[in-house]
Amino acid sequence: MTELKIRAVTAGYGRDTVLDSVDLTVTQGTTTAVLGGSGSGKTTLLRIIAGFHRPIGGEVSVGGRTVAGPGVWVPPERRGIGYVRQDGGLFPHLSIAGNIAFGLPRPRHRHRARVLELLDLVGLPALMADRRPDQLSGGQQQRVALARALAPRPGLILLDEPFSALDSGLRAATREATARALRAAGATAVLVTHDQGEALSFADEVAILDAGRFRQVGHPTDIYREPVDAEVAGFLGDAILLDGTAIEGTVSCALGTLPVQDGTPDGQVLVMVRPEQIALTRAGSGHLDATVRAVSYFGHDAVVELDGIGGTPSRPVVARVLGQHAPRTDERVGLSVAGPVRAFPVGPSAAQPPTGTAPLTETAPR
Ligand SMILES: Nc1ncnc2c1ncn2[C@@H]1O[C@H](COP(=O)(O)OP(=O)(O)OP(=O)(O)O)[C@@H](O)[C@H]1O
Repeated sequence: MTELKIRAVTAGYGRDTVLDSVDLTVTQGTTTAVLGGSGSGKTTLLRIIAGFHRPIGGEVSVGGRTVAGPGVWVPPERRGIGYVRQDGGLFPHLSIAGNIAFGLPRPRHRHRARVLELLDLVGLPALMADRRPDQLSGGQQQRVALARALAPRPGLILLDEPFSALDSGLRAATREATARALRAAGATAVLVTHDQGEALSFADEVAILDAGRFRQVGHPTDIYREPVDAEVAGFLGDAILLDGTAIEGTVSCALGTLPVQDGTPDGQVLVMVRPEQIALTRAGSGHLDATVRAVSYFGHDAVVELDGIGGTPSRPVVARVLGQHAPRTDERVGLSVAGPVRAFPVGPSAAQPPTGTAPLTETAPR
């Protein structure tokens, strides 16, 4: 399998620029998830890599070979790239075996062993080889689509929101089976998704695409814990944002005085706390007390809305706790924050100033 390199790629439709000089490297044998909202250009990026859309400028290389660039254009069928679409796109008139062997040299019936090997790789039983796509569940069809893309041993696999049409249980199982199959095949892959949990759990690296540019690229834990700014923090999960003042390794805010991440300059900051950094205990035993205003119980965890923090009126803050530790509405509880917290400088000296009118709390969809 091969390395993907994208350098200064600009692309659009008519006069509209969708990608503005983007760079991305996907190391051989790893998976990168491109995370972005609707219309951010995720599919356009995949279409450029696959050769279905021509960029205005820049260069794409796969395994050291330039496939798009100044004076160079390799057609899709000669790029050695596999593509898995959102709907799987299986051929309804072919058997599962026929679908998987579709991209292999003829005669296709010679490829039985490879078909069985691929069914095993994606976690499907051999007896499915002779079924038709409409005799499989949606998740099984997506696994067949992956097997078909892997069959010719492509240098690179592109996955365009392949789990989004599946219900949540099937989505998790299909995602895990896909990640396992890609690892077993040693595949280099790019997944595009608008689902932050999917991006963080599936990929070796996450690249956040917004308004035609990559805002941050990094290991999932690094970008979750150390987003470059408040907006990126919100892309990756729920984030509580509080005005604060940083002084010598601590920050004072509505949640008290907290240790702050190394490298935070002294001065006015926007403090970011993830809801799961807040621990709830008996009233009087935490750092501060707070009142429970609402509890959303999900079984495995619960989202708890708190106010009256430190005994003073305050706007609500959201904590996420284990379901078994969910408090009751109107209960007074103790509250502690597991630090260090992240803080973004604000004001004229900030390298990347967040807005001065940032809300006290900001939550991204669960
Ligand atoms: N064939 C096209 N002609 C004109 N504009 C297009 C075309 N395809 C996409 N666009 C526009 O380009 C922008 C980026 O589209 P793209 O499909 O790449 O986004 P996306 O991030 O994949 O979105 P989604 O998550 O909703 O699928 C959008 O504004 C879209 O309307």
